[in-house]
Amino acid sequence: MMASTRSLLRTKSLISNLPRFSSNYKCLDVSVNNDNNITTVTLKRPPVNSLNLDLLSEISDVLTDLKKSKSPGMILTSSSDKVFTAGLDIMEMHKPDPERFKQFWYALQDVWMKLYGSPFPTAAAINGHAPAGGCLLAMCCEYRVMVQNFNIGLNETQLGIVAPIWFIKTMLNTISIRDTELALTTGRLFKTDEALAVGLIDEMATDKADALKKANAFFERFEMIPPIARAYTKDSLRGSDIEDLKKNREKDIQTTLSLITQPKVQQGLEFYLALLKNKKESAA
Ligand SMILES: CCCCCCCCCCC/C=C/C(=O)SCCNC(=O)CCNC(=O)[C@H](O)C(C)(C)COP(=O)(O)OP(=O)(O)OC[C@H]1O[C@@H](n2cnc3c(N)ncnc32)[C@H](O)[C@@H]1OP(=O)(O)O
Repeated sequence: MMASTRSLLRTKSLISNLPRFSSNYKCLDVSVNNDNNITTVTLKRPPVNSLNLDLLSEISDVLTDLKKSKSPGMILTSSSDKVFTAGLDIMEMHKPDPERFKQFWYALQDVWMKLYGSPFPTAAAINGHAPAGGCLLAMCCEYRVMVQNFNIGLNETQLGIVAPIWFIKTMLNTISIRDTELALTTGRLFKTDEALAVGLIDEMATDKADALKKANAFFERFEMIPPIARAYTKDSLRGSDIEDLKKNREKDIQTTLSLITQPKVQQGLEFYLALLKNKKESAA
């Protein structure tokens, strides 16, 4: 195809598919890059972008909008200069109200299914720490660029909890079985350079601007690839994991609720919360 025809087709598809985003997001900034029509979704829930029901619901909504508008791609990043996201909001798991917890877990499942299974390409510009649920969101994306000197990993065992099977499958889709087992059983948080060495991230960046530049460059790889062929291929690789959760969704919610409310697990969470608070006090 001639370059001029390609650019005309691209411009036409940009005009007809311009995504329309709700301006009502409280915990997200959503912007579309005029040069390539890639949407950047910025997590904005200070202080640490912990994933509570509100934030998860907004992420779920934006993913629906992007799919409907046939977006050519999305970058996920953070407004904080040191935390991508601190993972699930521990307050949603500490002494939870059962009905609220079910909604929270359902929203998390929704986000995972939509992000891991999105037909459009996705990249994470990880500009801060990404423990547990933060690592999960990053691994759901197809490409990860991470700013140096931060931590990423599924550290759930450090909190006395267990990463659900669909978290584990997401890591298995990213790094080797051996590295996944070692990382999960020890609750390992990888420094940026260690994450690169093991393949948990794809590129390192010096700062957020560099991470966004590299993440944007990732989408150039798809300029000559028909989106339908891309989407089917991704579905062939990831679809069965998503089907497994769809089939077991209710059971997953019930099991998680009954495990999280066990007194030993609650004690573990309390202890971990106290450690987080003490860290601040001893630093002051
Ligand atoms: C056999 C048992 C089976 C149990 C099965 C249950 C299955 C459930 C599975 C659940 C899977 C869970 C996934 C998760 O994501 S759990 C969350 C894990 N997250 C973490 O471990 C990160 C904790 N946070 C940190 O390490 C640091 O905060 C961080 C490095 C991210 C940033 O450090 P910084 O110094 O910048 O900030 P502070 O530590 O001072 O934090 C600022 C305030 O934010 C609060 N905070 C931090 N993280 C969280 C969080 N995840 N949820 C809620 N609140 C959080 C922190 O306490 C500070 O609050 P205050 O300002 O009030 O002191």
